Amino acid sequence: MTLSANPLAGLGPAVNAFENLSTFGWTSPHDLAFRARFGPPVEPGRVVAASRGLALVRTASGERLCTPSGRMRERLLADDLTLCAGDWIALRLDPGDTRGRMVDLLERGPSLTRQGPDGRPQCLAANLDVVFLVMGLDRDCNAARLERFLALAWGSGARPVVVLTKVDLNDRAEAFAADMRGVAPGVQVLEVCAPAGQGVARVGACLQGGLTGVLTGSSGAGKSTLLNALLGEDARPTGAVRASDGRGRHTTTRRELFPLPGGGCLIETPGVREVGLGAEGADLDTAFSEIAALAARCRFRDCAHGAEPGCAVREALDQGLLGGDRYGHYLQLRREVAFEAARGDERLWREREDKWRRISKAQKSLRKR
Ligand SMILES: Nc1nc2c(ncn2[C@@H]2O[C@H](COP(=O)(O)OP(=O)(O)OP(=O)(O)O)[C@@H](O)[C@H]2O)c(=O)[nH]1
Ligand SMILES: [Zn+2]
Repeated sequence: MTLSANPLAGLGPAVNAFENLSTFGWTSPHDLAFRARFGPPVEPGRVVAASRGLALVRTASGERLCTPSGRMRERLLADDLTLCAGDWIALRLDPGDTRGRMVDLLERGPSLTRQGPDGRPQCLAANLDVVFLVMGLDRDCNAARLERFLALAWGSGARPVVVLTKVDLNDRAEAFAADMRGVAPGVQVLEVCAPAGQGVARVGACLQGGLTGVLTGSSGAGKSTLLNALLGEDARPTGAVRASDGRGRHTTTRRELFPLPGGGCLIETPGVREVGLGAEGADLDTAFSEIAALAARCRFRDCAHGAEPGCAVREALDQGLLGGDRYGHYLQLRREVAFEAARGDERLWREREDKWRRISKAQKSLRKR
């Protein structure tokens, strides 16, 4: 397998600082695992943006529009997967083909997942090291949302980092930041004013060493402004990538993954809410580490920290060592997690039932014949 420039790519003199795949997060463990599975002419690539059956993919030789092979399409359908920014894929660039052909989706690491309207998880950004929660200090900031986000982010396996933007618009920015630090034990909380360049480098430093991050947060929180500041002046390729998908239909794909001049990549997913993040469920024990530490001293191991005797959490609450808000949010999130888990189990169970029903029907009709 070669990671060097592909003479077939025909991408012109697109020589820039981001030529190499390592600036897109490709590491030697990735490379070893890849070589063990694929040989030339199959090479690795990272999805920069995806829309329907088409993906803009960064390869070692440049960017390429790619479509999945028939087999890969089937596998994605069977596994209920759609490609998203940050995915690593195996592809081939055959001579004469204008499109690259994706042959496989490599296993995903920590990912940002949203609960789709049908209850199915939908991946929005894949293979993440850091999840940034961007909150504007003008109006957006609130402890309950932050706690929910942290529980879900820890559960996803990526490291959460809180970015408080618009420090210039709030006279009480310092006090707000202190409050947020209070509910985010063990989490970096950065204060930023992107238009003035304040705190921007510290955000970039979180991705040093070729890490990948994603920007989440409500609309207007300042995600794009921060991304632009990280990319530097005029560095941001504007506009959409417009391409025919081979059936004459035109699809517009917005670029979503950006390599940063200072190293690492950042994925911008417009319209992402912090809720529903991480299909693997929430990690409340890390997000509420002080409560988890107390709970270890409860009399019952499955204590719900309600009316049980010998509950160390209630005791701390009664003694004023644990805030009522914090306790309330914790119980609320626990209920939600339990509900989502049950909902997921039920969906799996129903799908399995359906599958067996189809199989036994097919067998019956075979026997009849
Ligand atoms: N004063 C001030 N304004 C800011 C700051 N950061 C962003 N803004 C402004 O806030 C508004 C929204 O910022 P965006 O970066 O577009 O917000 P976004 O999170 O990308 O919003 P969506 O694209 O809708 O998700 C813009 O008018 C920015 O100029 C800041 O640190 N200080
Ligand atoms: Zn308890």
